[in-house]
Amino acid sequence: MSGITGQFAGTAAIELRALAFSYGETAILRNIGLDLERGRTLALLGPSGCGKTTLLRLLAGLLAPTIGTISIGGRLMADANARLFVPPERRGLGMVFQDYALWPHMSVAGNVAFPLEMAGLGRAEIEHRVMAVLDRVGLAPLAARGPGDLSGGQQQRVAIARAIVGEPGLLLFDEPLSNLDRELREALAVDLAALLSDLGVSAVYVTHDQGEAFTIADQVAVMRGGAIIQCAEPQTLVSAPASVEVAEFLKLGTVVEAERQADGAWQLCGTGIHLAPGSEGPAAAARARIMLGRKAIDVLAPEAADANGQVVRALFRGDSYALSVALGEGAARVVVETVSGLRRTVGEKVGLAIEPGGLRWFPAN
Ligand SMILES: Nc1ncnc2c1ncn2[C@@H]1O[C@H](COP(=O)(O)OP(=O)(O)OP(=O)(O)O)[C@@H](O)[C@H]1O
Repeated sequence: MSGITGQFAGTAAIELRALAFSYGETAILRNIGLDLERGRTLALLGPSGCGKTTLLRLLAGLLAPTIGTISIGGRLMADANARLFVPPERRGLGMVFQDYALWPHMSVAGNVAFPLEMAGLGRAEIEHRVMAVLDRVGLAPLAARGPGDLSGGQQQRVAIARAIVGEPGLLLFDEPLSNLDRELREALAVDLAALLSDLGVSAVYVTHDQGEAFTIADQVAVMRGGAIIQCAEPQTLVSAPASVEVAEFLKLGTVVEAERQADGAWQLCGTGIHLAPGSEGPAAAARARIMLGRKAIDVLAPEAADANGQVVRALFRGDSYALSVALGEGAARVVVETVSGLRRTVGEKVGLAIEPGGLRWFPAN
């Protein structure tokens, strides 16, 4: 699908406006609005079935939107109202598939040359472009090798070289690392992040792996049920999740109901834990939901804290213990996640203290 169209001149890599897609009566994507600056990488992150692949296909031109518009590199590619639709081969895109889809019977140079041959370029031009792009991704010395004789990282570079040889304005990645084991995936994600930043290309990367999205992307769109529920830099998603849904999807901590006492102080429902004076809550509300990040809870000796709980799970993490601690009884029982530098065992009683700075407040249900 690599276009031989040259880099886009516009400033925005992607602009999506009020985008929606349905299969017949079934709505798959709704009201998607999104901007990506040139040279940046966007990850589409969400659980299976949330619509990531469908959105990537709309960008690629393999599907047409039911409502809304898609611009890539400042060029309108699809407008449902105006019945405008630019086909995939004229969108100037490069695509990197799952497992890279390299041809095993062709050399590295042959794989990279393929899109240019399809576009009908002359032999000398193809050779020149292929060597230039292999040089950019650091693979020129391996041009004559077969993909089977390369490491995972080198294969990834061949796939990217093939995707960028036509100088696309936008690279699309469809879960390229999802079939690999965790260690290799993490190493390749770090490599890929560095390569994309060196190349300065604009890219969209579909994944259901949060670690991968945070490593690779400048901006992450968290998707759920066909909508983008927050789109921000990874650091912002963690420090200021827009909703309980985002906080829970990113596993940022435990969400607990809280209520304001007669004296104005806040208590975590069912736990007996009072928040220190000065903890902010929604100004006028009597109830709220609070997300307790792992680092917002200190584990103390039972007699040193005003709230006690019981350890129900303790996982050794090499340098600390990840603990689940149950507080309260019956329907009011809540289990919070925390970390402890000291060894704790299941069944042990511990004291808990809350760091007000580590709390995120959300409106009550
Ligand atoms: N041809 C189709 N007809 C009807 N529904 C479809 C079709 N293709 C996909 N869907 C539905 O659209 C929804 C979104 O699918 P999509 O593949 O975009 O999700 P995804 O987030 O990429 O999931 P995964 O990570 O599992 O690939 C799913 O509920 C899926 O069942």
